Amino acid sequence: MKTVAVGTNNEAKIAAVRAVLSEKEYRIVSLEVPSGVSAQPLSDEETRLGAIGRAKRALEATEADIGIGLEGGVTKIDGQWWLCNWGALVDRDGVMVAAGGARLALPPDVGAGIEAGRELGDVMEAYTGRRNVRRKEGAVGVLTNGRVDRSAMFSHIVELLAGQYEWLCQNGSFHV
Ligand SMILES: O=P(O)(O)OP(=O)(O)OP(=O)(O)OC[C@H]1O[C@@H](n2cnc3c(O)ncnc32)[C@H](O)[C@@H]1O
Repeated sequence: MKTVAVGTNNEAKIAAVRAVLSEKEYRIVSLEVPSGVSAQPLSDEETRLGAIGRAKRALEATEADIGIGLEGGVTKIDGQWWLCNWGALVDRDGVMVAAGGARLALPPDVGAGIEAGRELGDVMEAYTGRRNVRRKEGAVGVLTNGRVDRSAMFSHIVELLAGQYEWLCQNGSFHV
């Protein structure tokens, strides 16, 4: 059985990995690791790098076969802030796959909070009056009226990672 180390203590992210990788095939462990990027990534590039950093550090810090990193951030498109999310998977042979997830425009008030240098999680708490949005439904859950919560959104990214990894293992690898 392969062990997968997920570089986070965030329940929404861990639940996403558990939803996709069957416990019959994988032992899943989780641990807090630094992303290597700022607490609030402000671009797709930085968010993707954060996901890769978490995946690599989760692998380094454990005896796991596979490391997974999931990172949430924001990115500016045409003057407006959008939610963006990235994931990365690395193994001990140096194979790496990455995938981006859903994008949503943030309301102007939320964008103003980001512009003022605040973290999205804190801005969302103030915006909704709810606590721990980042560990529960996430900005995506709030803004989709509960239809797609943070865990479901990250599950899609984990499916993209697992599927690409399987394909590469069967067909030969390339490095992203
Ligand atoms: O415990 P970790 O894994 O660090 O989880 P996190 O939610 O604190 O950290 P991320 O790196 O995923 O997200 C970076 C920042 O953006 C915030 N964030 C990202 N996506 C969010 C979402 O969907 N809802 C609320 N906050 C979000 C989050 O609170 C952080 O301040």
